[in-house]
Amino acid sequence: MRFSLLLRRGFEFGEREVAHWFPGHMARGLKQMKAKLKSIDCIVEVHDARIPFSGRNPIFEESLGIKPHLLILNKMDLADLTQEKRILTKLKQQGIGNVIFTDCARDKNIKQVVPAITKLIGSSQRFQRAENAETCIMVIGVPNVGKSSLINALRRLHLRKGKASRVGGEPGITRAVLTRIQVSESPLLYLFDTPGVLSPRIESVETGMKLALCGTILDHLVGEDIMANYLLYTLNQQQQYRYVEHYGLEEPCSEIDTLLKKIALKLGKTQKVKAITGVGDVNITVPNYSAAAYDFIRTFRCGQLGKVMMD
Ligand SMILES: Nc1nc2c(ncn2[C@@H]2O[C@H](COP(=O)(O)OP(=O)(O)OP(=O)(O)O)[C@@H](O)[C@H]2O)c(=O)[nH]1
Repeated sequence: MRFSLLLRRGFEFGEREVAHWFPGHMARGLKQMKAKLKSIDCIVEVHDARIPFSGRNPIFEESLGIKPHLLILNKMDLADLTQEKRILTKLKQQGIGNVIFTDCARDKNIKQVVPAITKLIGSSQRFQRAENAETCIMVIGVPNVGKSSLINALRRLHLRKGKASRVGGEPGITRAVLTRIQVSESPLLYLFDTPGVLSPRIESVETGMKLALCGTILDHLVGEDIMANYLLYTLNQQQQYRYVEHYGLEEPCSEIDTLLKKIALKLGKTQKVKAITGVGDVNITVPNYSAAAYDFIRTFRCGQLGKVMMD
């Protein structure tokens, strides 16, 4: 594709506050998890592969980090993994050596999970649980990263069983109190599903924006307009121009209003508004920017605008 695009130097976040981006039940989750820790042999942390470093909760490491730990970077189908080596090296430097990329929607790499858990537990001391034949794991992570989908994928694979955990497109679906679910017969493996929901760590507005684009924070709390703007900025920075083809544009653009106007017109998302003029009121048709922003974000989340790596 040949074109001239003026890339933005940086992204202007304005005076945004990130403190209120989580529902209250998440703060309670950690307390319940800590109470269950005694009966857990291994912690399986699920996170979004597009943000391997952003948004994971550090309190988790401080409070639950004494147990063997496996990091599942899920939604690999949506992530640009050409930099996999860099990611693994950096995670290792942070002390995270056990990492598996998965796609729970298509059962990719799910086979590696139980053997990795067994190996991890085998090489660790099982403090109070040495006499127990069964293994208990806890699946944790920030909202909407695919914890329930992982549990269901494990059950499909090892038990040929259907869904035990509800899967949802919005963050915060899994709220029920701790449930014990069998995931494998041999080795005998159980897991605790909820309340493994942790509030993500948002150290900056930019991290918040990444988390929101990955569907971890409810859109309306952040604002779809700025999310769409940040998405365009990210896609352009990464030279990921699938949106041009998807929306039938002539070339990439760096201005969000220009893009949203084109999307709105393309999709027929317009609205009539009354304009007061010197000669009386007239109805004019204007692009529905919100509807266009919503479509842009949703299309990105389905993977139709290409794979990205936001960290
Ligand atoms: N593309 C893709 N989508 C996935 C994958 N895994 C899960 N999803 C989708 O991501 C959304 C969230 O999945 P859940 O399994 O409900 O996530 P969760 O972490 O249990 O969510 P909470 O209950 O909110 O904490 C759903 O729409 C799933 O279909 C994956 O590997 N790839």
